Amino acid sequence: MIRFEKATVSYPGPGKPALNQVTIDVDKGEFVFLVGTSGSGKSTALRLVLRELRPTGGRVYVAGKEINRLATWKVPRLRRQIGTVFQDFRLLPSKTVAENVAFAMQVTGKSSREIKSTVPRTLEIVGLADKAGRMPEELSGGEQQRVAIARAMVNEPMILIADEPTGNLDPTTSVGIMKLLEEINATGTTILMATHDNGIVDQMRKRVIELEHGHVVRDEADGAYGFQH
Ligand SMILES: Nc1ncnc2c1ncn2[C@@H]1O[C@H](COP(=O)(O)OP(=O)(O)OP(=O)(O)O)[C@@H](O)[C@H]1O
Repeated sequence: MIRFEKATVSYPGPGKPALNQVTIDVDKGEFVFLVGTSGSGKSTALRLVLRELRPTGGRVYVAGKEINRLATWKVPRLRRQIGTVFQDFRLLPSKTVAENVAFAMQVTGKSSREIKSTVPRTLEIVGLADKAGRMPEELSGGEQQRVAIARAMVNEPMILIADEPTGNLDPTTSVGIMKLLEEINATGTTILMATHDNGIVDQMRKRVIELEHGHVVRDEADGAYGFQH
């Protein structure tokens, strides 16, 4: 589903590459944690999958497509197959919870009938059926992240990219968010999650890929967080 073949990313300017000959193979339906100290290259790797960046060396394949050779007009179609969740939620502040989720379907051209039936069902799954009419600012951080997850899953993406999704949440709320991500993973969605949350990684026992200075230094099934930070 995601394959890096000696992928290298050098940002403009001096300094070592942010990713240096990284080879990773993630199968459909896997749940993978990307760990490593700040600046080790985790976000850069996620941005490659989203084709926000192109590799400056090597190759990256997402859902069978080599992203460097993907025509610009095909990028939106690729991104529609990828859900994203970030540390800072990134909800639209002037739209209600339901409208935030509906908007993700509108931009992919779904019919209003489909939107009307899918949005309440999805809010039910994330436990926010009773908050559909609220504004994001009226919600707790954990609730806002659940809206973001509802929005990410509403189009049934093949891949879910999560960049520090529990970074702004307390441990109990984080566990709830991880349960949701596990449920989404159980439906076949491949999940790639960058995190500093050692408690979560140790608890979940999923595959762990550790980056250090842009290199993969560990790739373990059922791994632990494994280093101090
Ligand atoms: N837009 C950019 N321009 C230049 N250098 C960048 C850019 N983005 C990241 N870098 C550099 O690339 C390296 C990897 O950064 P990246 O954001 O991928 O790390 P990270 O592991 O996600 O860090 P964090 O855990 O702090 O989010 C760092 O040295 C960083 O300074």
